[in-house]
Amino acid sequence: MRMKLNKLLEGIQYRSIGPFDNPTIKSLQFDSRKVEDGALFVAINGVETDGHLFIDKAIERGACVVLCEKVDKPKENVLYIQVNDSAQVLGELASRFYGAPSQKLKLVGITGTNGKTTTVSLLYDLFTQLGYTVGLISTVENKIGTEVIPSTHTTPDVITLNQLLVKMNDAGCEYAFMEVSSHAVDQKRIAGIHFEGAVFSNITHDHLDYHKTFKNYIYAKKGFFDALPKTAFALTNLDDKRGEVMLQNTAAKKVTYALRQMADYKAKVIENNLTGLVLDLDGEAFFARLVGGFNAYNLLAVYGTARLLGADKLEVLAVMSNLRAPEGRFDYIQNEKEGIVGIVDYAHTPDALEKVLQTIDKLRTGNEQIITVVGCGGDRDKNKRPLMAKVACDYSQQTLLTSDNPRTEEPEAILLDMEQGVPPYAVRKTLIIADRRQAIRTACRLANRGDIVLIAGKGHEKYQEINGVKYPFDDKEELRNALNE
Ligand SMILES: CC(=O)N[C@H]1[C@@H](OP(=O)(O)OP(=O)(O)OC[C@H]2O[C@@H](n3ccc(=O)[nH]c3=O)[C@H](O)[C@@H]2O)O[C@H](CO)[C@@H](O)[C@@H]1O[C@H](C)C(=O)N[C@@H](C)C(=O)N[C@H](CCC(=O)O)C(=O)O
Ligand SMILES: Nc1ncnc2c1ncn2[C@@H]1O[C@H](COP(=O)(O)OP(=O)(O)OP(=O)(O)O)[C@@H](O)[C@H]1O
Ligand SMILES: N[C@H](CCC[C@H](N)C(=O)O)C(=O)O
Ligand SMILES: [Mg+2]
Repeated sequence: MRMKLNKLLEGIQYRSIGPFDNPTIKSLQFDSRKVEDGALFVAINGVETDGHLFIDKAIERGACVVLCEKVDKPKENVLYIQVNDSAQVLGELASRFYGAPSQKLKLVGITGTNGKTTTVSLLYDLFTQLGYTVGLISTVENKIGTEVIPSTHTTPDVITLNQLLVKMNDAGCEYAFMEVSSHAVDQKRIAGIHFEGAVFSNITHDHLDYHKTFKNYIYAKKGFFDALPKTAFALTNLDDKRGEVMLQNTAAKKVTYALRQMADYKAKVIENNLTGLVLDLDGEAFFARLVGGFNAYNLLAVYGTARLLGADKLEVLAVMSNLRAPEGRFDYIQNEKEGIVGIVDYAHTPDALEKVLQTIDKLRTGNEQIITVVGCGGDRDKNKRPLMAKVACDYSQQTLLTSDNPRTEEPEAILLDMEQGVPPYAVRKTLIIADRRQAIRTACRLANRGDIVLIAGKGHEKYQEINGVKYPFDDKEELRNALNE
């Protein structure tokens, strides 16, 4: 792919400094370390550092144009394109450079604290089984039809995103479903992307390390809806306190779903057990293999999206009935011999943990114990640590606080933060074991016939990240081994 600079900049407000000899741009790049000859380098002021500091490095590596917000000491013979918001402009240029791939398929984005991966992967499976070629962009994996591409972020940077969409176009994808994280909205990773629809699941405590206040976090998510075109639909969960706020300033068609009040798409939970959910969904009796009342919301979001995309009601319900949750979401292992149930779940927020523990609590029929193993990630929201510990203690007969991905933090320091949330009455039933493998083993040793062991926080992850190194670690495998010991 290549494009003349004047064509790339059509409609963009800018000031040029240096010789405008209209070069051919061979690539777009925002990381100086990856610049190749003929690239247009975009300097972005980031969270850790400022891309403007690496302009000279990018030029040394062959960048022929620099797009930036400020030009301190322009070099002779270098062309600088000065704009107000380089991340936003990068998004617009990326779309143009890659041939507007988001406009060549129907792309729906899901935002919300919890339920994004579940919803997009259900939508991917649903539309695939309805006979379409589908794309998926998610925390767990990206998919181009059936080809799997590992994912590094919940929402990739805008260049990677456009490249994935081009692959989807080439593979003949008619639909694509993607997660839109609040970081991505804030950092303009979706700038210039055309959405057919947007879905809001919920907003509860998370990521305050990044957004600082809950209000900023809400506004980041709302930014996704504010930018939608009027041809799009905006589907929101009315039962969430902030569901309506998301739609306030959108030009898109406003559509709602709810369990607890009137909405365009409505459902009622009739039964909720370990085999699944029985719902009244849009007036039809419906059985789903997904466990947990919170999944009724994910199913409603899937159903509403499918209907808004024009799929037939009964066909949708028939396929949805056979869908399963993605890996690491209420994944359970039954140890028949000992009669113990082990559950692995990606709950890594106070709300998700509470929803999963409420679900497990409802499944108890007698004196079974709930034994929870949980940790919190390092270099992430510290405020959620005591809250998660408290939720774990409130619902469990035994709690084992342990490490998640410590990243660059000391595991003991993270555990100290968590301990602040252990209520006085729960101190005696709480163990602190920093080694996650040992914590899982201990939990299984403590379990008696009928007990339920929950391993929360890492779900599908196949590693534990410690000081920049990802060591192989799989909760499900660890749990299976521990249960069989
Ligand atoms: C805090 C955060 O979100 N950071 C993301 C952000 O980095 P940044 O722009 O702030 O980068 P920076 O290090 O400050 O550098 C600023 C600029 O200088 C450039 N640079 C830097 C060094 C250099 O030598 N040369 C150079 O040109 C960088 O390329 C960048 O353009 O933009 C990068 C490119 O898109 C991301 O890879 C990076 O994700 C980091 C690795 C990360 O861990 N992000 C997590 C928190 C995240 O994004 N999570 C969300 C939500 C998860 C969920 O709830 O599901 C996600 O979407 O995954
Ligand atoms: N609608 C929901 N409401 C509350 N909790 C949910 C909901 N759906 C799933 N969960 C819980 O949240 C966990 C994470 O779910 P999921 O991976 O679908 O969310 P996500 O929004 O993609 O998370 P991430 O921000 O990490 O990408 C699940 O394992 C489950 O415990
Ligand atoms: N997408 C989430 C993942 C958290 C998963 C948990 N295992 C952790 O490492 O904190 C985040 O970036 O906050
Ligand atoms: Mg996700």
